[in-house]
Amino acid sequence: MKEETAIFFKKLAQTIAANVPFVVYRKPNENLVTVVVQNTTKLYHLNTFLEKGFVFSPYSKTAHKIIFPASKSKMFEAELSDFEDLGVGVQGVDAELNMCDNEVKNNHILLTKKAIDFIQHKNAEKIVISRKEVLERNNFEVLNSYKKMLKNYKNAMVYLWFHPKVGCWMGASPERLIHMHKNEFKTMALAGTQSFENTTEVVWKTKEKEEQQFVTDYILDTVKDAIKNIKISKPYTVKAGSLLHLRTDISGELKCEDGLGNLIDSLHPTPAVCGLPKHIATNFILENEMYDRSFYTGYLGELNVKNETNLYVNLRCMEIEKNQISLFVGGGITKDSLAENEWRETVFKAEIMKEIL
Ligand SMILES: C=C(O[C@@H]1C=C(C(=O)O)C=C[C@H]1O)C(=O)O
Repeated sequence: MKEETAIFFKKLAQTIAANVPFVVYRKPNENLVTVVVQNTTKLYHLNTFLEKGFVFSPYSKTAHKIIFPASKSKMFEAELSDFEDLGVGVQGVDAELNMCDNEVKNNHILLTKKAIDFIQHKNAEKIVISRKEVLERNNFEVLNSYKKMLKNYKNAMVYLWFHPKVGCWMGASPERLIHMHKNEFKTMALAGTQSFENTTEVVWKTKEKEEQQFVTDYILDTVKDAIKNIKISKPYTVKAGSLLHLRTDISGELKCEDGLGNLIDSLHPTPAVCGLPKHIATNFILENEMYDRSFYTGYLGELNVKNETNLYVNLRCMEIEKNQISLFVGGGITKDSLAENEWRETVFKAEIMKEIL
């Protein structure tokens, strides 16, 4: 390991040990790893999207979004040339990787069937159903796992976030919510999942094509008043860990300089993590999921930092507590869904995270 890299990780280890609010992150396909450390343990809530700093937003629209304000934080960073050489230790069995018990499986399948039925009766077009999988924390070392994530998920936003009054979250998000540089806007519609079998030349079924098209249509409809010169790519296949997704890139220019806040607010949650129509899917999730999504399917990232905003959807993430680690996984349900397949999709998504524990 280069000396500069070793010094960076030593400083990061000291930050983690200090129990102060911090986040370390690396944006997709970049080499720069940034650490933001808040100067005090105060909890700052985001009031307007004009603020500058690192935002961590829960899924719920009514819950407080957290910010590490740039003016109340310091920062250090390192440009890593080689993610293969991070000195990742072998952890052995770090968390009890028990297969899910039958009750968890049965509950998820029952809920998925309920959603399919609800959709087939024309109450909604798509609903994202998710679950939480709790693992016993045994021999887990957070920095070691974070390094594994950096190495394994190069095209993801790989982060570790901590606030002593809130908790600790880690994830590798494949999904951008919004990129804004000056007035240049970018987002993506990401949905549809299958496992990677050594090629991205794959066939997508109608179910996946349709569920991804829902997301594209929704985003286009949502941004059309705020964005001009909209460009849309064709849907294409992207790899996220050992999974493949369908993705459409959408870009354009923000019409009005102070339109960012409204745009973020109207995009979140997209049908990639909630469903359509949005209010019906939202209510279905609230009434039926029976657990708190907390920060899963919320969003996180830089707000107005170096003239840019880069927010990502909080997916493939976990909450790390003293004695346990909770993985959060879900998938989009449509009229053509099969409950057993949807269950398997969540198992694959959980496996991606288990690989780095
Ligand atoms: C909800 C999740 O992922 C979302 C749902 C997907 C799907 O239904 O195929 C694919 C990517 C994400 O937009 C998750 O990973 O937990």
